Parts: sequence; structure tokens; C-alpha cells
Amino acid sequence: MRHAHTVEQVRAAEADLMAKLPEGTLMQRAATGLAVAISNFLGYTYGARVVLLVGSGDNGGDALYAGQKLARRGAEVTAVLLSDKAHRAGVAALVAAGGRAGSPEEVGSVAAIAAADVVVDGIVGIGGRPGLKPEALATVKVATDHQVPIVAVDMPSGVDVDTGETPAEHVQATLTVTFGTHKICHFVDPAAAACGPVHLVDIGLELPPAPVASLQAADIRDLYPVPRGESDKYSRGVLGLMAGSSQYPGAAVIATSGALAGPIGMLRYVGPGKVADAVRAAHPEIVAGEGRVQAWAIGSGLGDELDIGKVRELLDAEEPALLDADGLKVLDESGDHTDVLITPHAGELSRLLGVERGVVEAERLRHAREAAERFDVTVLLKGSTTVIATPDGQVRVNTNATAWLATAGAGDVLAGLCGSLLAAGLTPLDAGSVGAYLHAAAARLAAADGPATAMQVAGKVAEATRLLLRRDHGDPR
Ligand SMILES: NC(=O)C1=CN([C@@H]2O[C@H](COP(=O)(O)OP(=O)(O)OC[C@H]3O[C@@H](n4cnc5c(N)ncnc54)[C@H](O)[C@@H]3O)[C@@H](O)[C@H]2O)[C@@H](O)CC1
Ligand SMILES: [K+]
Repeated sequence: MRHAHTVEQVRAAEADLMAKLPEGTLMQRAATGLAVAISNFLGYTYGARVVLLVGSGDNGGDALYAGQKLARRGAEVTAVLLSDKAHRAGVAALVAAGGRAGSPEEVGSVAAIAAADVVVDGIVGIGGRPGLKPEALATVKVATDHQVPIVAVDMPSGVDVDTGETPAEHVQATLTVTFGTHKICHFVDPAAAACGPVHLVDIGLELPPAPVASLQAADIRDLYPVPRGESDKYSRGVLGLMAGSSQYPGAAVIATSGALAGPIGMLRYVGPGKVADAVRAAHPEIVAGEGRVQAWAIGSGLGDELDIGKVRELLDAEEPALLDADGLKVLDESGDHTDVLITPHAGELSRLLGVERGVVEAERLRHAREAAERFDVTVLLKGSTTVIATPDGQVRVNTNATAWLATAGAGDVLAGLCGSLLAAGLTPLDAGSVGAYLHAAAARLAAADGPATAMQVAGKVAEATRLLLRRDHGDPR
């Protein structure tokens, strides 16, 4: 599990550690990790042309000391000081190591950036607010126009660190080097998309529990409900799936494909006779009609045939339930729904919350949290990064998606798969986050050679699961 902490938590942990260490130690640790990461990124140091964009705080200090270390190893380092309050000792250290530092005019920033092999963004870090100054933005634009890669120090300057929001122009990094722990902007879009790969440098911080986490491959191994010797088809989990309509029969076929690719032992399909025939033609192992189930997945492609009374009844029943697509229409703010997982995309969540879709997309974490609290459900907000929020305030973010997943029916596969995990006994939080991870991993396999359909994604879930459950090479569990 990767963890992301808030700025307040990081500052407190830094203060605790700094009190025990000689002054400047933490910055030296950060700068050393940053310099190594820049060297590794470039593949060489001697003769490399490095331009540092330096703001007024310690983020610029990190950049300056990393520049000093690179200059000592033969890099040609120029620091563009964007504030007259730039870290003094850092500037002196860089200059003593042979680097140059000065205002944009003094160092000829346009020519230097245009000719650089890498630009280091030390404009602002965790002390930054969105809304960079025009002078800073102008230097960033030169780098972008000349396609010079940008390594961001801690985070791309201009993003909102604790929310992942990007209300104003910001740096688009090629690589981000962060310190001590991940920050929320590294996980949550749109800011996460501005980070590039994120490299974490350990500086020895001791941190409290994190408000936001992100599953990794090893977590799938720990959480996936692998059948045991004594398991039978009932104990593995039976899912009831209510999806599809005469209007959208395909949604039922796709959602059942997703469900069967999950861990359940049996799938019961509930829907119109003709659709049930299509579903059984695609998957003869499906049982049509109601019966005992351990969880329900309701909603994909119900269209106008949504039976609101019936769905409410299932929601109020004891079994956990997943609500997707048209099924979301029955959700209200009354009742205890803590065992309900909803899987809206931004448009559906915007309708539930009565706000514009663009607002949900811009403030994904905030709206996922708000809906979880308001409707007392676990919310899985689909998107390039998927945010899963519980009513008690836990958040997980899935960052392994591929843009190829933006295809019709992919949401139906996800609903079936997450429903399957719910029926196998996972909590809504685990079912949502494990399902989203496997779904994205399957999409990566399906789209390895180009575009893939939702059915092809469903067809790769088993392989993705098998690969992820392997404890070591060649030893499937
Ligand atoms: N404190 C420490 O010992 C450590 C700090 N670290 C680095 O220090 C950074 C935090 O340093 P600071 O607390 O000095 O904060 P920043 O370097 O993020 O800068 C804050 C300064 O920028 C100004 N500012 C805020 N928003 C701005 C904007 N939009 N445009 C221009 N100026 C803006 C503020 O007024 C403040 O003076 C971390 O991100 C990390 O890079 C690391 O070296 C780890 C150890
Ligand atoms: K930065």
C-alpha cells in the first residue's frame, strides 16, 4: 500500500525529526536523493546542462543543493532565481561548486532553458498555493515550448497539494521526486496527471496513519479471496446481477462477463427473458432467476425498465449491494447504506450531488468524500484515477489505469467484477479498490497491442488476477 499524507502531517513529522537532527540534515537528504534521481533520469551527469527554477522557499533550497551536487560532478548548472528571497545558503553552495545563479535577466534564462537537458522545478513545494506568478510561468513555458523535460521537486508547482486540484496554470512534470511520503496530489487527478512517474526519497520521517492510500500489486495478493480446499460454489460467493434491458441487452452480457471473471462460485442473473437468453448464450454457467445470494450488483443498462421499488427492496435487504448506472437513480439520503458500493462516473456523481460535471472532475476527491458522507455509501468515482471513499472517511485511489479503458461497456465490466468481490466477502472499500486495480491491470493486458473492447478487458481479468496472485515467478498460488 502506498500512503499519501497531508501537508499538515508532513510538516509535523518534519518538525519532530528536525528537532533531533543537526540543522539542514533533512534538506541535505532530500537534495541528495533529488540529485541522484536527476542523474539517473538523464543517464549521465558530466556535461549535463541543468537549469533550476528557484522560488522563495525550501523547495528552491532542495533544487539549489541538488544543483550543487550535480555541479560538483561536472554538470553545468544555472539557477534562475524567481524571487529575491531565494535560499541564500543554497545559492552560495551552488556558486561555490561552479554553478551560476541570478535573476532571469542576469542568467539569460530563455537561452539557458532552451538549451537545457533538464529543468528542475523548485518554484514551490508543500508551502505553495495554486496561482504561479507570471515570471515563473514564463520560464516554465520556455521549457515546455522547447520540449525540455522537467523534474519537479516534491510536486509540480502550481497544483493544490492536499486535494489534487489544479485551479490555475501549473507545471507539467516529466518526473516528480518527492520526500518522506507521497502527497495527495501524487495520487488524485487532475494533479496526478501533471506529476509523471513519482519517485519517493526516504528522509526518515515517522508518519501518522495516512488519509489516502493506493493499492499496489502486493495488496491484491493480500486482499483477493482465493478459494480454499474446503470451498464450494456457495461459500465462494453467489452474486445476484440485475442488469440489461430490451433497450440495452449488451450491458447484461458485459456485466456478467465481468462478474464471472471475479472470485464468485455462482452468478444468478435477474432480468427480462430475452436478455436472460442472450446472457445464457454467452455464459451457459449462469443461473437465471432469483435465489439466495451473498450480494447484489444492480444497474448497468437497466434504462427505462428500472424497477425502483424492487431495487429499493434489495438495497434495504441484508446483503451488500453495488449500484451502478441507472441503478444510482434509486439512491436517497435516508436509510443505512454502509454496505452499499456505488460506482458512478463524474457525470453520474454530478447528478447525484446536483453540481456541474466539470466541478466534479476538477474536485474529484472532495466530491467522492461528500457523496460518501451524504448517502452513507462507499463511493467509487471512476476516471483516469479512480477515487474510492467510505462514509467513515477512508480513501483509496487507483492510479494504474490506462486511457484505453475509456471505452463503452468498461464500466459494466467493473460493476460485475466489483459485485463479484463483494459477494465473495470483501468490504465495499476492498471490493471497489481491488476491482478497480484488476480492471485496469486487465485493460493493460488487453490493450498491449492497441485498442481493446470492454469484452476483451473482461477476457483478460483472469490472466491479470493470476499474474498478480503469483508469489514469485512461475509459482501460481
Ligand atoms: N523543511 C525541511 O527541512 C524540508 C523541506 N523540504 C522541502 O521544502 C519544501 C517546503 O518548503 P517551504 O515550506 O519553504 O515552502 P515552499 O518551498 O513550498 O515555498 C513557500 C514559499 O513560497 C511562497 N508561495 C506560496 N505559493 C506561491 C505561489 N503560488 N507563487 C509564488 N510563491 C508562492 C510562500 O509565500 C512561501 O514563501 C518541501 O516541498 C520540500 O521540497 C525537503 O527538503 C525536506 C525537508
Ligand atoms: K516544485
